[in-house]
Amino acid sequence: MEAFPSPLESAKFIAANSKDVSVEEEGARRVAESLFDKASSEEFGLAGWKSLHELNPRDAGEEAVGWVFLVDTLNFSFWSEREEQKYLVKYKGKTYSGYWSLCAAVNRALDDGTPITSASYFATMTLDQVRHVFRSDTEVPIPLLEERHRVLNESGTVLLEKFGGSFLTCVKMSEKSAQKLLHLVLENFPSYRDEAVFEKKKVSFYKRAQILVADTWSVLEGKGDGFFDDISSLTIFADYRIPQVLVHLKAMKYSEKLMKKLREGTVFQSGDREEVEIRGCSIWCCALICKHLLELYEKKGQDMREKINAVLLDYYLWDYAREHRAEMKDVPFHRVRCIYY
Ligand SMILES: Nc1nc2c(c(CN[C@H]3C=C[C@H](O)[C@@H]3O)cn2[C@@H]2O[C@H](COP(=O)(O)O)[C@@H](O)[C@H]2O)c(=O)[nH]1
Repeated sequence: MEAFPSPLESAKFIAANSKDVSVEEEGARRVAESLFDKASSEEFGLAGWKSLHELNPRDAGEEAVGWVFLVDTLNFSFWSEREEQKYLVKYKGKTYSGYWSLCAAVNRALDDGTPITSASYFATMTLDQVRHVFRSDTEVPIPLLEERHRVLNESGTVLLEKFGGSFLTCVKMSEKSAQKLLHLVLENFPSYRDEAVFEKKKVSFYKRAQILVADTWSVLEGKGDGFFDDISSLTIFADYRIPQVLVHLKAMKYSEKLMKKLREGTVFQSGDREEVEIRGCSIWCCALICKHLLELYEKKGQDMREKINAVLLDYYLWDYAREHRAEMKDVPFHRVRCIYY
């Protein structure tokens, strides 16, 4: 079996053999057409990572890269069993939910003088210290607290032992290749190995590893050590929001049987056939949307390969899902408790 299968190849194989999830070619084409004008706007571009999100770092130095590594090490499983009982974090007068509650808790700790982004700190954090840093402003604690403690200690220890405590050192070793950085992360940080077996084949999604490379590219503003010439080789990040928005936009479809399970709030296990099909088809569907978008621009004589890639499409769709929560309430998201997304 391949050491690290390609997420794009995996997605193609899963989509070709999927039973309960289908990629709707016509729907993908329509989504590409609807994004045509947006794709060349500011909000679709790399600068949006900072300008649209007040909790993301403003600067592009070693500290900011360390912030990205810490956050993406913990960037998983924020969904709550009951919508009205959620983990929430108040920060600078605003209340944050989901992924943004993680960022708010990290920034709250830094403001309190806790060096949470420093490897020598999180490598040896105790469970109680993790509980305190990520404390909730509701009765609902952050999901998977013990797992977060474990991955923090594990990742911090590796960062200290192999990269002098600095993720920027790891980035520099990738010599401006997104794929090399992806493989350095997979080889050294076990919690990022987001894989499954489908039809007896090892497949991969590498959601947190790929978003770590993407967020590193974004925080470095695509310049200097973050000037990845192969950034468009990354796929979208198979979380639990992108599938929801793709079904909402009719670019992807679930069987009635699967829809029923999702509506009942079934909790799947990481690696279950339905979960693998949802995640693999999402990656493949977005690869098609990117392809159609580039073709539409090509027909107009514009080569947009520098401006349109799966990373920017993902960021756009993820933000869209956040902003259209109400319209999307009839499309359930799939529930898995795991450290991968
Ligand atoms: N595919 C994809 N999944 C993403 C992100 C992000 C955060 N990135 C933002 C930060 C800077 C950029 O500008 C991005 O806007 C978090 N997640 C995943 O979503 C889920 C949380 O969802 P909710 O419960 O609604 O907050 C959870 O699985 C988390 O891992 C993304 O970008 N793409």
